[in-house]
Amino acid sequence: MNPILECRQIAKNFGSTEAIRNVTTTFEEGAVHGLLGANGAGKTTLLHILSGLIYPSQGQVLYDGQQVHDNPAVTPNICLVKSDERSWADYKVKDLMHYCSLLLPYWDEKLATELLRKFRLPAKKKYKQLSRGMQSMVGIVKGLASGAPLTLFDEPTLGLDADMRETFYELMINDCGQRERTMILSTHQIDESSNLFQYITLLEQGVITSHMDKDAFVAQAHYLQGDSSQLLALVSDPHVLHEESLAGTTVLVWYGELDNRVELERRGIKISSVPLQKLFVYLTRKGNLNSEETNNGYFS
Ligand SMILES: Nc1ncnc2c1ncn2[C@@H]1O[C@H](COP(=O)(O)OP(=O)(O)OP(=O)(O)O)[C@@H](O)[C@H]1O
Repeated sequence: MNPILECRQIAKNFGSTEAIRNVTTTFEEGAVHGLLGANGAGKTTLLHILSGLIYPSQGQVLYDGQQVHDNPAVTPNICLVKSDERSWADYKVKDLMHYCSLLLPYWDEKLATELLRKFRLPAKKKYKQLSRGMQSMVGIVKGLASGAPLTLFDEPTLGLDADMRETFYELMINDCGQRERTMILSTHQIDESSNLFQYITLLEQGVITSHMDKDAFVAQAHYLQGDSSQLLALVSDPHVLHEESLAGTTVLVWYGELDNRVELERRGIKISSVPLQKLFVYLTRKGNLNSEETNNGYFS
């Protein structure tokens, strides 16, 4: 896949806070990217920079080879759906949709109408009078109906109930099946949205620590479960993200090539895959292994 978006050494400081630090990466065209990171990792800041909404303190963002910031030729191709649209507060839903239709050149009016009906959004209510979940729905309608070649969603499912989150995932899959669009989506609902993603970008304290194909990313992680003394003798530390023992049985989370797989299986070690959300937790806690993580481990 070709890269559609390129970040060249971008950084963003808010006073003494380094929200984004020296990020150089690309985002592949026509794919759905999951942008994952702990609270405060810099996801919102990065999405705002990528959309051109805010300037980086340093570096450049290129869309299809052209500068994103201050470039009227590029901005119509990008739609940002913020997690919190404060400026929409006093506008009625129908007026917001009308403004979107004027501002977004690929706007799909028919789809917007269908989605408003599907989400049962009251056209005459002001945005500030909607529940948190309904506000998210308005953002989802904007993002999907925008038809923008590059659409950035910042925590689009905030406040949505389980049924509506499923509806959103189905709409996304349907939309991406119908037309070539690049989507970058930040979320804390990692497992339930993981089927959407072709690529994963992991952001830790303003730094991108992984950007890769999701399946390849997940395929690198394994639970190894077996007799404690045997298992601990067979594996070496640098690849172990997490370790738990219970009644003589140990479970390790192994991240990296598993060269001795056959040998491990011959010795009765059970090998299984690690769900994306668990992997995310283990990776982000890597430097903090002895803290509270046993509450969120394999045996829990
Ligand atoms: N306008 C701002 N002024 C000062 N600091 C800011 C501002 N915006 C973000 N920050 C800081 O930048 C860092 C990254 O924040 P950001 O909102 O991008 O993180 P996030 O990954 O989206 O977090 P969350 O998952 O909690 O929404 C945080 O330390 C935050 O306090």
